[in-house]
Amino acid sequence: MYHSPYGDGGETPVELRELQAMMSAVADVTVGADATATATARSLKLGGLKTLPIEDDETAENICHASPQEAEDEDILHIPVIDFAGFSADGRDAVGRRRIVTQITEASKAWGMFNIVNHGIPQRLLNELHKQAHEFFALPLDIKEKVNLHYEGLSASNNYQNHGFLRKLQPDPLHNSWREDLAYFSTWDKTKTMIERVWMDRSTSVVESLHMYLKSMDELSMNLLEILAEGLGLESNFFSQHLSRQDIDDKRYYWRVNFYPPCQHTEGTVGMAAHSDPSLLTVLSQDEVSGLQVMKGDRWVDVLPVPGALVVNVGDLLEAWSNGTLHSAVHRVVVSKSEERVSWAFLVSPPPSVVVQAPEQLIDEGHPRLYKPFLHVDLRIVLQEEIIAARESGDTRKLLPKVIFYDFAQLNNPGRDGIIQPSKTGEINRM
Ligand SMILES: O=C(O)CCC(=O)C(=O)O
Ligand SMILES: [Fe+2]
Repeated sequence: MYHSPYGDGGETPVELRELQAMMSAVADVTVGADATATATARSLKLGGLKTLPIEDDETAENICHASPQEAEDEDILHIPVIDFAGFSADGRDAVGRRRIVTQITEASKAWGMFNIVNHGIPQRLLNELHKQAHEFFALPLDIKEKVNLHYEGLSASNNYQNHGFLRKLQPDPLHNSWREDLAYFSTWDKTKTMIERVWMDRSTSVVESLHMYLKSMDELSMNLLEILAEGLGLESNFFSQHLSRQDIDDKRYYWRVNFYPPCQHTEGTVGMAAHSDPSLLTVLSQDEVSGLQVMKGDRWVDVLPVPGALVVNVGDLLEAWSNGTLHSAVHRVVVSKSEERVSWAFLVSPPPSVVVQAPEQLIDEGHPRLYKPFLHVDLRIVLQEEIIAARESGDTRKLLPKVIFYDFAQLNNPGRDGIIQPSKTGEINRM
């Protein structure tokens, strides 16, 4: 079983296969871009790649392993901190809502990442989750691996994993990740079963806090998607309609808790290699230990912990869906010599059968269509395939999801026909 560090996939091979049958029902979406628009799109997109120089091996290598670039004192950059206090989902406080819509949209364009404070998720709950994460990662390996028992044969998600260092295995040269994580993509009943298996008679409080966490994150992320749709001038449910407001018990959530032990050999080591998230959005609760960095222009900027804040970042899907208006943040985690670090990531993704197609409102002469419409499931499949291929060939550049994403989604990519050609079942079986 292979796991990418990027929050990829989550669908099982079987589920993917089942989805192929559904695909034909939506396979009649056309691209609809002329050659001129295509050429412009390519140059725009390549322009946009300035922050992610994939052509140059050495630079790509630096993205993964360079130590953080120190900012000049007078020139320290910070991601925006946005106060959510005036937000009302029902539009009662129209002025407060407008301010938040503007600030979040601007931050998502400029940074693809921002902090929110006064988001309504109790600090007590977040503290409890962080404490439980530390307790989990302190458990003996064989107990932690009980997470995996039930899910043998699944792909990237639904597992506990360490990246080799715990067992003194050969370090994974592609990730060089100094990290353990527990990544889950599942329905609540399966999640609960997993918790009961691992925590046994101490599971009640974990079940409670995780249930509350998923519920709160679900609501918050729906609100964020509505805010962003509004900020883009779209119907507020443009994105959120694809993520139904059904009961938590019937939904599948993708969350990941990351644990970064202290690392003496920080040189050439990262906790999590540079990547963008292939989600719509990710909501992250980091603890008070720093380590997260986001790429702004050509430099890494520390995302320092802000008390009570949640970090939100735009993922690749939202970049494509917004025709490149919103920016999917490239980020990474550097390691600490002395402190343990924990983060909880909640990745928001639409169902696999959703077609990601930028709306006409975001396309005009100055802003031609940049991406082919594609099925979410196809991007997932391609990510898995490319990551496996990169691993086999030793080409670490391919591990950057944005690179894969551009390769997959850009309009004039000669290698792929967008959503029209779902991958073959045989290829899916390779996972
Ligand atoms: O640990 C962090 O701060 C970032 C984690 C992350 O980027 C992820 O889980 O995708
Ligand atoms: Fe991430």
